[in-house]
Amino acid sequence: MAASTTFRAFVTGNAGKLREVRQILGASGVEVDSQELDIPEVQGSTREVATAKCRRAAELLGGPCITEDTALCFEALHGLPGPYIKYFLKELGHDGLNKLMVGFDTNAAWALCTFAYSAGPGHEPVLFEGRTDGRIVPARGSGHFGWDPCFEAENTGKTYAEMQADEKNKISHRGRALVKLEQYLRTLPATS
Ligand SMILES: O=c1nc[nH]c2c1ncn2[C@H]1C[C@H](O)[C@@H](COP(=O)(O)OP(=O)(O)OP(=O)(O)O)O1
Ligand SMILES: [Mg+2]
Repeated sequence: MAASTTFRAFVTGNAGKLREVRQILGASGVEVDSQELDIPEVQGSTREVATAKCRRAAELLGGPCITEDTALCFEALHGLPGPYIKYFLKELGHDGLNKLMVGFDTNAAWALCTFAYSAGPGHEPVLFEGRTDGRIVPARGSGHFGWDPCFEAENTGKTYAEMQADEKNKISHRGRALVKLEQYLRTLPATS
């Protein structure tokens, strides 16, 4: 382990998120311990959903923690499904997500990642957002992470699922949010 390595608690039940966070933060000496907690997700804006989840995670853990919420927003639907994409994906699949836009004149979409950091119970979470624009397309590619096969990132001609890990991480909503989170973590004592 590098002398500069610091450990942070990342609360998530999603293996794909954890893998990418480790790939991205590992390069800068931040390692995350994953904690899986059953936290109810409230309804509201992406910021409200992210804040409530992180606040609750810090209470359950009794200490500092990081959480992350991912939204997939369709322009035709004024930003929906947004933070509710998990349930839309589960019920409709990739094909159904495409069908949602039938009758609209745009398939533009954006992926929005919101990391939240709380210094512990009672400490208001600080949010770090990253956004990648693109469009919803019929599934392509071999990746198996969530809606990766049906999100084509702008100016790449590729879906996330057609990209190598480092290619996705460089331009992804998660990668962009993590640049900001990582800068913030640098300002904290190593064990916070
Ligand atoms: O880069 C991504 N590429 C493709 N799909 C993705 C990505 N990132 C999240 N996803 C999926 C997972 C879930 O279906 C939904 C977000 O829901 P979200 O509540 O944030 O995630 P989750 O419940 O799986 O994990 P957690 O325990 O951290 O809340 O979008
Ligand atoms: Mg969740």
